[in-house]
Amino acid sequence: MSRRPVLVFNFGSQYVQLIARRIRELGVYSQIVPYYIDPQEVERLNPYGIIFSGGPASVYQEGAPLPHPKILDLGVPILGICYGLQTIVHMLGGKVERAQKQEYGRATLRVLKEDPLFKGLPKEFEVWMSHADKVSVLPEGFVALASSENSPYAVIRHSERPIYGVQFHPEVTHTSYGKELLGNFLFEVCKAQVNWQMPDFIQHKVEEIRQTVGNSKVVCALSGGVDSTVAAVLTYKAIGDRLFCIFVDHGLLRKGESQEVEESFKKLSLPFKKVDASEYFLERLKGVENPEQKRKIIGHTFIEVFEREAKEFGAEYLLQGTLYPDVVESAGIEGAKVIKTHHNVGGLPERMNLKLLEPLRELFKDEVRKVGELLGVPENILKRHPFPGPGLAIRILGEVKKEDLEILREADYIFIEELKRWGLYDKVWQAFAVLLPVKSVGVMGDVRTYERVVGLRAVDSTDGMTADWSRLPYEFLDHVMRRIINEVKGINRVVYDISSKPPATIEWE
Ligand SMILES: Nc1ncnc2c1ncn2[C@@H]1O[C@H](COP(=O)(O)OP(=O)(O)OP(=O)(O)O)[C@@H](O)[C@H]1O
Ligand SMILES: O=c1[nH]c(=O)c2[nH+]cn([C@@H]3O[C@H](COP(=O)(O)O)[C@@H](O)[C@H]3O)c2[nH]1
Ligand SMILES: NC(=O)CC[C@H](N)C(=O)O
Ligand SMILES: [Mg+2]
Repeated sequence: MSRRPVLVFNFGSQYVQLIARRIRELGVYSQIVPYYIDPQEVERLNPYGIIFSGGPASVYQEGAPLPHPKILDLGVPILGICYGLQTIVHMLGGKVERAQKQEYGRATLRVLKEDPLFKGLPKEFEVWMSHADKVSVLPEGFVALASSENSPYAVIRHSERPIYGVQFHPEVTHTSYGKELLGNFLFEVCKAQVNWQMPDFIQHKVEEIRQTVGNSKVVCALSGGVDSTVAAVLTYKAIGDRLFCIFVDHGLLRKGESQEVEESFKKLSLPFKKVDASEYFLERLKGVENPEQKRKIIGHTFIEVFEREAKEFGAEYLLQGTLYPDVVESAGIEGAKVIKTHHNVGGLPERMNLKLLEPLRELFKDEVRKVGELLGVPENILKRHPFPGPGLAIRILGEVKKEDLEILREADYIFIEELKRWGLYDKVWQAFAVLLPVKSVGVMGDVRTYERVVGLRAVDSTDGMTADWSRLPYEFLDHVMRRIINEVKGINRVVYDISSKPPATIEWE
């Protein structure tokens, strides 16, 4: 089925998928396209509207990415965001230059002029900015619709044509009314029709999987986590018993996890097998301290195991529950920078015998949960906190040793058990313990101790792209600290991580 899309021009922003996702949430089909897309191709797609994303470049630099000039003359409504706004200004004869005061984080937007873009919005609201350049001269025919303290041209439009620009980021959750503003652009300016709902996504993907796979077989890398379970159920719907799920026990799982996953999958009645490769993984990790190296070794070893299993089953495809954040952080899209190598994306070997099938690659975690709900995936799986593929290997800082895995398993188990007991597990997005490679002095029973430190991490997030530390009650933390130090041998100190993402990340490695 062909649908009229809204096109998101990608200028290399970390948030480009977030823009596309907000549009889908508003019920309109959206498609990300390279900024240099041909105007004829745009006309063929017949979009309701176009959004220019932000990006790391500056428009006045040589070689800065700019769209084909005819795009601005197609008569299709355009909204430029940040770099996108700067692009419009630059191309239509205004001026953009390096600002004296750069603007990162919160700012207050003041509406100067009424416009359909602001329908139903207050005259003043908080927005989120992230820019170093600013518009100093507007192109002819443009007016300022709103300003902030540092940006007199925070929202602009052409007085006759439907060309808009915003200096802030309406796509991030920190901008209040960001979604409403995008909605106004879609429905008031572009006059878009609702044409996209989650069930459509499922239908669309099932058809796509059938077409891609044809008569071949597929092995699924199944972790028992949300993403791979949803990917497996979706693919099973498409190809039935030509799917076979492989759960790898790499020796880096949490306490009791291996049995738990096995049991919950028996109930789901998907074709399933557990492979114990723990000795193999641990052997390969011996002596390795560097986090990126650990991640790559794990990624490669996973593939070795899957290739062996696929051969036995006669499969041509490897199904993974890869999500969009795994892809951006591994710099798997044009223009983005490597933050960390996710084992299932950047950690893959260069040559593989299996073709990848990743039906959830464009989605964020909370969207995957919605898909899972519609597919009838049990709640205990959907509500499970994310657990990274490399497992405890990236929560033991430095070299991974067997005895340390035991220590971390016990500490982590206590933390999670208590979160559940206190009714806090479903309130935080993800929680876990990390084992630090430092020793500190303590006194226990009048005796000096010199032992290791455990860090506790709990975060609130919606999509894992940004996160803040959870404000867990002091009494709770106090209780967990006491249990860990009393019950876990080798630990005499517990610390709580209060870093947000950014500037930190959720995992420590
Ligand atoms: N132990 C494992 N055995 C088999 N495949 C795995 C294992 N761990 C991870 N994978 C594969 O790597 C992918 C990425 O892992 P990731 O942790 O992001 O997703 P998940 O485990 O499915 O979900 P969640 O994020 O909720 O833990 C998984 O979707 C799965 O395909
Ligand atoms: O399957 C995975 N393979 C990986 O290599 C990996 N690294 C991080 N994560 C998970 O991704 C989310 C964001 O984590 P970071 O803020 O640490 O990048 C968090 O939920 C992390 O647990 C991973 N998941
Ligand atoms: N976030 C962005 O789009 C930044 C645009 C441009 N690089 C600036 O610093 O102003
Ligand atoms: Mg996982």
